[in-house]
Amino acid sequence: MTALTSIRDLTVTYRRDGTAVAALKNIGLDVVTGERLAVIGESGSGKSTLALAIAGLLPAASRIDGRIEWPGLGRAPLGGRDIGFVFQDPSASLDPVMPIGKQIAEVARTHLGLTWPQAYAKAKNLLERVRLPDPDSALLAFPHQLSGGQKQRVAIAAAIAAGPKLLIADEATSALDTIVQAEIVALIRRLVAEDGMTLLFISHDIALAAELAERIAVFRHGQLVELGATARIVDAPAQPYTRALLDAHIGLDAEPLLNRSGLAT
Ligand SMILES: Nc1ncnc2c1ncn2[C@@H]1O[C@H](COP(=O)(O)OP(=O)(O)OP(=O)(O)O)[C@@H](O)[C@H]1O
Repeated sequence: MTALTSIRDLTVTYRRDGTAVAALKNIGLDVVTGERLAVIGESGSGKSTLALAIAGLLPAASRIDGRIEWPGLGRAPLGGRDIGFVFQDPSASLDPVMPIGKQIAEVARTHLGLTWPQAYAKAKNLLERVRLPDPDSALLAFPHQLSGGQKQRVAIAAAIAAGPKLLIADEATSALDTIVQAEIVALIRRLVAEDGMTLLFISHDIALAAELAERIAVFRHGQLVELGATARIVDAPAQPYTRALLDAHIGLDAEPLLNRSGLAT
């Protein structure tokens, strides 16, 4: 089991109104090549900061201590090429005035050195793979002509257009209704399997994480409080905080989490 990326003693500090905010504290974590790893925790626990740190997208003003190494790549990752990033709000990652076909083609052209016709052919294939209806006309559509779920499909197509080794989905389904959420989770699972990607799935929803991931990392107040196989975390959480997350889920939704985690394996 090679670590695609190996995080050691990672501490990230933001500055807000002249005060230092420690968003991550001494994190040690390996993301294993080919695995689906979920990072869960409540709002403000540092999940997005971890995702941004791995992707090299932290704001310039933030202070980063520790190391993020890439033994599975053998070199530093190239942004956009080796790491695909899907954000919560697809509108934020899509250009509102550019046809979606061009947006996806541009990623393929830039990172894979394709000609425009080759890049458009790739974009069309990607729109088929993310199951957007009528890919030929969808190439020419603008983001505002699509539903939220369709926009997220396009954002996922753009994120994987350069064939990244690692796909990071940061609350990628949180803004969608439950049915669309399940469809996008199924889509991510299929694409990750088809392309042999490693998945880092960030979510505040332990049930969703259990459905998709083989391992779960639980964050709280910027610290990694628990890490383990999904079934172990769900069946026998070692930390009271993880137990509380599970209990909160059971309180809200009677569907047995164990069955859902069973589906994931
Ligand atoms: N750019 C920033 N400048 C200052 N503080 C920030 C910045 N981004 C995040 N923080 C702070 O860092 C901490 C961790 O935030 P982060 O967004 O990583 O958590 P999160 O678990 O992803 O939360 P959410 O689920 O709400 O997105 C929080 O206290 C947050 O307010």
